[in-house]
Amino acid sequence: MSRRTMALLSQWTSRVFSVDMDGETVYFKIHDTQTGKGGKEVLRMFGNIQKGASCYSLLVSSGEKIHSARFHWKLKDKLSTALPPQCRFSPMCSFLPGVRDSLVHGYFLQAPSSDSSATTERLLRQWLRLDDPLLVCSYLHEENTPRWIQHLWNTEQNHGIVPSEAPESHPATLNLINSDVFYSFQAARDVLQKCADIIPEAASVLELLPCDGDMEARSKPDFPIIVLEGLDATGKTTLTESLRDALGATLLRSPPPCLSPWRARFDQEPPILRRAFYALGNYITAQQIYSQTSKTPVIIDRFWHSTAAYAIATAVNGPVCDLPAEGSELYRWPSDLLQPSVVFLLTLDPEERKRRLKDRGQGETKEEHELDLNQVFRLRVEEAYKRISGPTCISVDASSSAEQVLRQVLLLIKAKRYL
Ligand SMILES: Nc1ncnc2c1ncn2[C@@H]1O[C@H](COP(=O)(O)OP(=O)(O)OP(=O)(O)O)[C@@H](O)[C@H]1O
Ligand SMILES: Nc1ccn([C@H]2C[C@H](O)[C@@H](COP(=O)(O)O)O2)c(=O)n1
Repeated sequence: MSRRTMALLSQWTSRVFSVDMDGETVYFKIHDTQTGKGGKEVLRMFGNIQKGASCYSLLVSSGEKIHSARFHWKLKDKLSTALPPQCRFSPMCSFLPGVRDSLVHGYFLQAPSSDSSATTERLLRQWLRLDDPLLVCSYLHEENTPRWIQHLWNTEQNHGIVPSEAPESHPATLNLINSDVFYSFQAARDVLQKCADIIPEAASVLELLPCDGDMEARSKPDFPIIVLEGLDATGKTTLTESLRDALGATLLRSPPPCLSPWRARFDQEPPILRRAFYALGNYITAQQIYSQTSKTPVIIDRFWHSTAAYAIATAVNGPVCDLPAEGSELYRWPSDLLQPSVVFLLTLDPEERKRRLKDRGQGETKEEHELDLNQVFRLRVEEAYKRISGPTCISVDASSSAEQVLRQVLLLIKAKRYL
């Protein structure tokens, strides 16, 4: 048994477990059945489980972050292809309330019939023999009682289940730092360095990164640095191009074009790798800004706000009120990343944004598709954008014509003396 697994087991009874099922998050804890305490209050989730169904939880117990994230990511494909089709699986996690980096991810399985239960159990036992970093539990209904028992494989421990209150902060916030959001160049670069032997593309990205010495603070830029942010199809490309022409500016974007060959590759990876890739893209763009800002104003299509807002809004998967509170350190600007003079956040009514997306007729990325399907995700991204600290961020209603939006932004640039 690995050290990480032993550590998890030693905290087992202090942990809270959560399952995202049918759009709702259910929290539960375990109690010692021997003492007779707990277990009588049946969770609604368990109450709804079909009679005769078998349930299992799989929690990834690897101590190494990248290994754990990639294993969890691949486990989803494995479960969806290998398990009987009737078997449902839902995202699950376990954490120690208020304890940073204590979150572990996994899945909760429901095998409704005896057939699918037998197949599921056989498959799980095979996987465990392969020494996968998994902690597996079965959930058994105690006959003639409303109680459910959690049976922890390999240790033969049994515990009753009791509902638990939702934690004060969304559990994902416990592990956000350096797993979803990277607040320094070094933290993001470390992730790519650690995976360069398993993902050759990471080595190519590392070669493009600035040297440590280049990251040191520079003197105040001579010309303004203006970032355009917003959800897809809010008009960033259109506006950045017209601002470039109107101001005689240099137009840059993040991620920079030199990273394009590897973007799709990192988009397939779990958040820790994907977000580290985008974070590093900002530092490459920052170098490009430094080399231009003594000559012309610089306009940038997406920068740190996009990196942080999408990462936070994806990891925290509940309603907007589940986001870290305004003022949280999770919205801070990385201290080693260049701060632009101003950020304009383009906002648009969802229907108009959809119309523009349709008119543009290009394929959507998976995350863009998600934005369309998932109104709550879109709201979370927009709200996270607004909470990010650092440079002044001005929201601009982008629903008028392209010419009017340009006029409005030029007026703001002049009125606030950014030029
Ligand atoms: N103010 C506007 N009024 C009407 N249509 C607009 C306006 N601005 C942009 N468009 C159109 O909306 C579509 C999306 O605009 P654009 O590509 O500039 O958005 P974007 O924010 O850069 O999108 P993405 O982030 O997906 O690249 C384009 O077809 C563009 O011509
Ligand atoms: N600086 C950036 C730019 C983009 N991203 C991520 C966030 C979304 O997943 C996606 C949106 O980009 P688009 O499809 O509009 O090119 O890219 C980021 O994290 N950081």
